[in-house]
Amino acid sequence: MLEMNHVSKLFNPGTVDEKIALMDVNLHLKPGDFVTVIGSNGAGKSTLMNIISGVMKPDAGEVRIDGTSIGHLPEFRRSRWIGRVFQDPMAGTAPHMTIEENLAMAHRRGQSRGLSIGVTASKRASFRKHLERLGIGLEDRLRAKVGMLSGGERQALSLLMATFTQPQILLLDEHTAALDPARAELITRITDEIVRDMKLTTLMVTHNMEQAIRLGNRLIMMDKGRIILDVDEERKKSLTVEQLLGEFEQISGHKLSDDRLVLG
Ligand SMILES: Nc1ncnc2c1ncn2[C@@H]1O[C@H](COP(=O)(O)OP(=O)(O)OP(=O)(O)O)[C@@H](O)[C@H]1O
Repeated sequence: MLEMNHVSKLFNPGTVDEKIALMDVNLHLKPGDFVTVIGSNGAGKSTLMNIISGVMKPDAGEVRIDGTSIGHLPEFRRSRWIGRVFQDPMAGTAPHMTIEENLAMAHRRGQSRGLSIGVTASKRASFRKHLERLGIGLEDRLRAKVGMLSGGERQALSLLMATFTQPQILLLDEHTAALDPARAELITRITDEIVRDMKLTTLMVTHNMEQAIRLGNRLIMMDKGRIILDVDEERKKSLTVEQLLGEFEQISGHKLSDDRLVLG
């Protein structure tokens, strides 16, 4: 499904500010894989997401989706295949538009330009059904401006918008990190349901170790631009946060330094 082969990215090469963001990263995801990604600050997690989504070009290596190299495709062309939810609840939605207008916009993503984002009765009924699945009452607020929603509600809507068109890859970039614990848990539950129901191939960056172990069928750990540990579903079932942190220390030679670390 997703293949990254020998992907490297260096910032400010040849200067005192040189930073290795990714170093010869190889990552192959099977359809339906739900992979959690953890790592220290500056490990390269966001760069990984940015390269898959086309925000950044790698210096070396290639990214393939379903066997097709997508290296030449700009970000907007990849949006049909890739859904992404960011940490910032403001990033995924348009605040001055209503819930149904936002959904209409997401719905036509990847289709030819010029189509109206007008909301027909049948579209509205379908939006309502999708919103009902979130279980937070947004189906009764279709004409509310998105700017009026709470951070958690906006993240739930962003998640729905990112997955509307059944993307081949879903990228979740610390998408619960800016929320309070109760809302973060709600979004985590909704994420798990959507990813499982739609069998979406998903990469989720998180700073919550317990969540990284509990969710998905695979866990990868990054440090200094490399994937240093890849844990499969079987191992993950019996893994504890202490063991995970211990393994990190053992392999990397230093403690996991993550200023947003949540143990569980
Ligand atoms: N635009 C940029 N210019 C220069 N250096 C950059 C840039 N973006 C990232 N880096 C550097 O590349 C490395 C990887 O950064 P990246 O943001 O991918 O890490 P991260 O794992 O997402 O970190 P964090 O958990 O702190 O958000 C870091 O050393 C970072 O300082």
